[in-house]
Amino acid sequence: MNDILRIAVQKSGRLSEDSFALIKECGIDFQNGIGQLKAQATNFPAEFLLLRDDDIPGYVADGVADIGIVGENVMLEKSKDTEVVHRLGFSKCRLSIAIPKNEEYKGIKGLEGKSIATSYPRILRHFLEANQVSADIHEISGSVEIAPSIGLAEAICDLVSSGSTLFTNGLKEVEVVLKSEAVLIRQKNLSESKTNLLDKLLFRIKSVQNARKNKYILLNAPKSKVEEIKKLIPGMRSPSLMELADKDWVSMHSVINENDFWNVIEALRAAGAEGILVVPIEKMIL
Ligand SMILES: Nc1ncnc2c1ncn2[C@@H]1O[C@H](COP(=O)(O)OP(=O)(O)OP(=O)(O)O)[C@@H](O)[C@H]1O
Ligand SMILES: O=P(O)(O)OC[C@H]1O[C@H](OP(=O)(O)OP(=O)(O)O)[C@H](O)[C@@H]1O
Ligand SMILES: [Mg+2]
Repeated sequence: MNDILRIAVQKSGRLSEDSFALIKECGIDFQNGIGQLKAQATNFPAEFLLLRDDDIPGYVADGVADIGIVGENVMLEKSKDTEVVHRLGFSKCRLSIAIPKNEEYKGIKGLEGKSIATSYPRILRHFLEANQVSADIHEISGSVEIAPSIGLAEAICDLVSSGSTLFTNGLKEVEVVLKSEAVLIRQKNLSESKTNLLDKLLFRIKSVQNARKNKYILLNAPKSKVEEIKKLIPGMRSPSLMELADKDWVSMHSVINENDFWNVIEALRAAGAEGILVVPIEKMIL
């Protein structure tokens, strides 16, 4: 059967840009007209549903969508019957408790009996229960940071990234309740053909993520230093070696991880490497 994979994505907001970029880098094209809430991929058996992020876990659990991209915070708050397939590494933020910056924080037990405004009552309730604190959870749907200054609550529990919204509203972060990032979720009972499509998509996502984390490196090395340099850039199996016209030198090609990039470059220079070129990788199949 010619099944298609229905993918729920946030229409517009903090997840959208990176979600659309990832889909594009996976080589999947679709036309997204203004106001359009459903879009067919032109070169992959998929259809995109463009939704509010809060609705994504429910749609995936109910099978209206097969998979979706959503913040872990929303997935946990909605607590629908879905599974995380893969962590996507963008829209990183934390769900934190904050109090007015002039108030002394007396530890988590100091929240006992306080009123806390949040859009995440379920996650907050679990956190407080786990810490044996009983507080009055006041659910509001947005602009949570304003609550203490208008007398609505004594503390808040909301998303933080740079901390600038807290700062602007005279608040300080005192407890991290959850660390979150975008995740790919799936409904539990996918047909075999949809599972195959999901596997294809996942393979592409992982290739894109691996490519982003790594760089291709080319350098010239004196032949006498090849063994030493090989240890610094072991690559996927081992570095490629190419003869140069100058018989005392070789060209070495390999892949290095973004995380230890500068340390490796310094070590290579110290080992006598010259003419080092570093180029981005578009896809990386392991
Ligand atoms: N400041 C931030 N930095 C990084 N990621 C964030 C930030 N704020 C929110 N996120 C993540 O992005 C998700 C979507 O945030 P956004 O603010 O777009 O939600 P929203 O206003 O509820 O959108 P919608 O209109 O779709 O309901 C959040 O659930 C969270 O996972
Ligand atoms: O720590 P910061 O970098 O300031 O980010 C935190 C803010 O970002 C999110 O809101 P957003 O700006 O997405 O607006 P929203 O409330 O309309 O969702 C979140 O709800 C916080 O208010
Ligand atoms: Mg929302």
